[in-house]
Amino acid sequence: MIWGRCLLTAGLQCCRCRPSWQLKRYFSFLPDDVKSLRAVVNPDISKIRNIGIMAHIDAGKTTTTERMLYYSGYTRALGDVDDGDTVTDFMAQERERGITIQSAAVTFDWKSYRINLIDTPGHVDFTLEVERALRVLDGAVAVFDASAGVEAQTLTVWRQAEKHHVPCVCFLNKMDKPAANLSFSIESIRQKLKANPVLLQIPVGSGKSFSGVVDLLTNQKLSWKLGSSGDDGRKFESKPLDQSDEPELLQEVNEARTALIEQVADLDDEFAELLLTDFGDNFDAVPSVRLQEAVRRVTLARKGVPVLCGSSLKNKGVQPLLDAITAYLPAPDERHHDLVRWYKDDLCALAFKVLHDKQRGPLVFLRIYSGTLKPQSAVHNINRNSIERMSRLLVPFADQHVEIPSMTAGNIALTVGLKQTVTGDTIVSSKSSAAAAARRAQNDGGGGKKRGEQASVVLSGVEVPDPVFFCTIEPPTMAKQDHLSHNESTNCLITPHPQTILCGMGELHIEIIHDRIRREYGIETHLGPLQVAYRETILNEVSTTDTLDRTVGERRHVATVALTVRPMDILSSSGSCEVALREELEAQLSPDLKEAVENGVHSSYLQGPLLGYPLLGVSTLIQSVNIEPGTSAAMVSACVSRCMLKAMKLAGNQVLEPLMSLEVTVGEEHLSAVLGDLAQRRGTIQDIQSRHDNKVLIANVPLAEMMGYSTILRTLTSGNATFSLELDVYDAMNPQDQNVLLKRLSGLL
Ligand SMILES: Nc1nc2c(ncn2[C@@H]2O[C@H](COP(=O)(O)OP(=O)(O)OP(=O)(O)O)[C@@H](O)[C@H]2O)c(=O)[nH]1
Repeated sequence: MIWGRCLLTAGLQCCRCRPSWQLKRYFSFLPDDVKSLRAVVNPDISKIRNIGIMAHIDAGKTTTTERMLYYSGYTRALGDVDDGDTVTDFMAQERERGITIQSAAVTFDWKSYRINLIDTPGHVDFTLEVERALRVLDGAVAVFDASAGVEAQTLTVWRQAEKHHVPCVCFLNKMDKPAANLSFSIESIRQKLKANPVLLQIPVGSGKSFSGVVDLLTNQKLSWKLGSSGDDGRKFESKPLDQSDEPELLQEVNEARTALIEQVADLDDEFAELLLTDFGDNFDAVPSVRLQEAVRRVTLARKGVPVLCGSSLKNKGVQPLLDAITAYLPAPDERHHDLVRWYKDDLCALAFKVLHDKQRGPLVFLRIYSGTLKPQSAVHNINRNSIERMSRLLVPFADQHVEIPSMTAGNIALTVGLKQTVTGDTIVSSKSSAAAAARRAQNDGGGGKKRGEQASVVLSGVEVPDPVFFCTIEPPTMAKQDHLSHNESTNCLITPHPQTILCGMGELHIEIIHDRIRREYGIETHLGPLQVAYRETILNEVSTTDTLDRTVGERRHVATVALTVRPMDILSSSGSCEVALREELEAQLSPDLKEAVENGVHSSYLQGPLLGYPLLGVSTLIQSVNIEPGTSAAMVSACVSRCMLKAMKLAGNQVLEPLMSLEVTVGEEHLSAVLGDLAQRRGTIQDIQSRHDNKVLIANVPLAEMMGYSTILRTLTSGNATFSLELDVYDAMNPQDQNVLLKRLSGLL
């Protein structure tokens, strides 16, 4: 069997696709240096950096993380993704496939700083993991392959970071590759990410002779040994650039430093003023520390992104990257985290990930926003309205965990004992502290949220993207069915139905979950064929009315509803469905009845009249609701749902299919074969760009046509192509394709 790495890269035989028996066990250790972790359990908040590493698949995130762990003293040997022995990719599938699947949290110290680092997956199927991580991070390192610049998935994760206002540092990795190109990469950051790159280093040498960088702030040349295999890059030479260096390098550094100073002055008024008053045109005299302070302000204000370069695999440039993380990315108290001020010194934490451990039960990752977390204590989960007992508190070190006595604001902790908590829940010390925070929020006129009788203040959770694939999943016995439903790692993916349905963001995602259920829970399951998650919409505006008259036991329930359904533009409404009540109804109906009416509409949005897929782009206006005394709210909901179904059937229906953005990087000699194949897949070519010796083909293709694409692409290109696939929009199917689909799904084809 060819493993998933090849699913992704379309590589014919890659060294990373090796069976598990070839993998060495690597970290049956807890490093001695963890002692220092124990000693400084709670560093000063200004010394904490909660950061994520994000990028396109294969840019080198895991390799870079491994170097960081090694140079900071937390590992004694360099892990290698190609040998399957890295610290952060610790799941069996990650080691076998050489890819990151779940975010791993690692805590380590660099100089006097505590870094909580989350290595996130690059493959688009695992976008949710990136989203979860970004929600709780204060800063991010975006890693690029310097020979490819910005790639498809870089754009996606960059947008996610922007959404969460996370300041970033860019690391142009793989400078040792012959095709590495600094100016191309910088330009692609500017053009594709619409970001403002602030170049802080100039590479010394290129391709195989890449030996280090010149730091433009200090004019120090940092050099690593060239070509000495076995050199771990721990030691490097740092000396001021002087006249003995090559004249071209001197000139390049001079020009780049001047450009840097001018750029920073443009972006930061304080620095511009300093420059004008104290230094005039004498840029050489600008102290590096003042320049560094200004770059920090620019980064925190997200007016620019510092750019550094190196080669993680060849052990060059990672220590300056660690320095940049501590110098430019924010401490937790420099970020504005909503709601924290209302909790003051009381505990307020967000659960952002839950893992299942066979021995210890659920392990909940918490980001602490305020207050202190202690083991053996009771906490209040606002979202579940429940009190839970935390038994142990740990610092996550990949899959090793160090027990600690307490943890303060700004940190990331791992807790044992929280059984009901799920991703996105807010944890506080007690019900009364939640009520006090809600009162403060209301006095401030802020975001206190009504939950039943009591106002509460919760942190906004993590948005779960809509899955595009699904299939049935059958456990061997009904008893095992229960295990499946209580499996937190797959919880959001399995929904109760007449049959259990497994949903995912891509073929690889579904395959990995299936594999995890087998390995981690010991349940052998059977998967049905993979199906595309279609959507439905309506074509015309329709008004209708319906009456429900039903006697249940002794009680007669009579309700009459009139409503109008109307199609909305899918793109401008971002696809969601709406419901509104006429103004006079808003005033007439009690809150319970209003909720019943809205529930009736929302439940009918879940199943379209054509094929039973959820609806997109429908707006409903409730015109009137007449209810006879004694009619229950549930019957009102049922009446609304029935009326909705009637209206939607009358309105004419349309199937919407997921249209994917496809980016294929392929050698020119295979381009026409790839184009020909895409034409048969109903693909629309948007652009063909040149990237060094390769062509980058950008297209839109319906997801239904992309099943097993990795295998086909591998065959067409002899393994010399990579691709990424991501949901673009839900698009109306043309009448012929829709007819074929309807016939196929009703068993007529
Ligand atoms: N030439 C070169 N190759 C590198 C460098 N860094 C990483 N690689 C290689 O690039 C491949 C991908 O590296 P990873 O560290 O797994 O990349 P990643 O971004 O973590 O990948 P995912 O976790 O799967 O998204 C591996 O074969 C690495 O050996 C580098 O600096 N230079």
